[in-house]
Amino acid sequence: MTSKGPEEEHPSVTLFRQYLRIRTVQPKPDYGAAVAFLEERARQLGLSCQKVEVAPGYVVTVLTWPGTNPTLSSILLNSHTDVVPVFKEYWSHDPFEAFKDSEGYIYARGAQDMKCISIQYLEAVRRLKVEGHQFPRTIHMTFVPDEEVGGHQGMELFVQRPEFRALRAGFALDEGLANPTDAFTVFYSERSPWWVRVTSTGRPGHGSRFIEDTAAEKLHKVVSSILAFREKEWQRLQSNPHLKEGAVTSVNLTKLEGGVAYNVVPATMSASFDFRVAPDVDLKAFEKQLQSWCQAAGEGITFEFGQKWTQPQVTPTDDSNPWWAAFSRVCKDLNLTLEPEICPAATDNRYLRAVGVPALGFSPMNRTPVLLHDHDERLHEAVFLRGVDIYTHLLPALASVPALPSES
Ligand SMILES: CSCC[C@H](NC=O)C(=O)O
Ligand SMILES: [Zn+2]
Ligand SMILES: [Zn+2]
Repeated sequence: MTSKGPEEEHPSVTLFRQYLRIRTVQPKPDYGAAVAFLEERARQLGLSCQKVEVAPGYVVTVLTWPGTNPTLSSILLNSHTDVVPVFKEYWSHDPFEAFKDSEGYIYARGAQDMKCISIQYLEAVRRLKVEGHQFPRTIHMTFVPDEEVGGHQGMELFVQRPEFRALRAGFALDEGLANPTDAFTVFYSERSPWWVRVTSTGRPGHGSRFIEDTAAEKLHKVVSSILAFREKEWQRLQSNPHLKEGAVTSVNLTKLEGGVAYNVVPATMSASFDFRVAPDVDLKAFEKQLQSWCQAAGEGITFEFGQKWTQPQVTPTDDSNPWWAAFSRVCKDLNLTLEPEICPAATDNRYLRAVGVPALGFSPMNRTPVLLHDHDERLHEAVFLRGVDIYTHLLPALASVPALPSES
């Protein structure tokens, strides 16, 4: 497939741009419009469409293409329907207009993360169906809400439902990241998000005095310890060219709260941190480390979690994993270079892997700067269309993986 002029836009691109115009933007996504769009796609494709309301107003939409051998486990193609907010004033074009420039770049929130992939799945299935194919394994496309705020009202609930178990997912694909080089990034694991709020309490008083044991003083010590740890991990990453970002633990100080007036020493102050813990870290020991940083700073320091993922899983990337073998074989045949990595951020794949579904994070966008969550998020239509091609090759291979030992 090649990109075409504005007068003859490829229908897959037109559909992509229609989907981008639906305002599923946090914190108040229009999920109703997205579900209606997907129901219409199901109708057009002749696929069954199941809606599972996992929480009031939070619907997971499942489009199913049945395989010829129902005893086999299925392929699950997941994508989230929500997108992150925008700072409109920093955009060159309205982020919900899906403007396409003269070179073929489509500007929109969700262009990379991850409305492109939802439409690529749908269009790959459409093409394969039109060509008359049928595969042994069933293909389910799941479209989930709430990913951008943690998936707690989306995939986290869905994987616990009987409707999810009934899908009998054997393998899943979900989002990855664009890659600015010629290569394609693929994620086989991800770091665990730990959002930690440290609260320090101490002696209050008049701002003119040398008060001892203040909340600020002690909080400063904790912040210093954590930022020193950050520096150590950064150096470890910098000094080893074999390590990729997802392989070390990152942390950022993202919030400081407390205080009421210049001349009043507050009795309490807090600092919030976004930790992303590498999957090989002993999480119990890491929590002890957090405790000891707090204890070392003095009395009256506590911490609480905003997010605390404790079940990191790794999907094997060798031929012991038949799904990886099929996935990587197709990429090799298509001459695509893969860069297997640990996802630095959190995706819904963590919930799938935690219930035992091997899963890869893959967004087929090479030669594309990483612009997710950024201003001017955009994707070239030719890269988008190439992605449809790639899934058109991946799906037959994945849906034809022979029965696994556990399935015979
Ligand atoms: C940890 S819950 C938030 C999930 C979010 N996912 C995508 O950006 C992330 O910050 O990684
Ligand atoms: Zn995403
Ligand atoms: Zn995102």
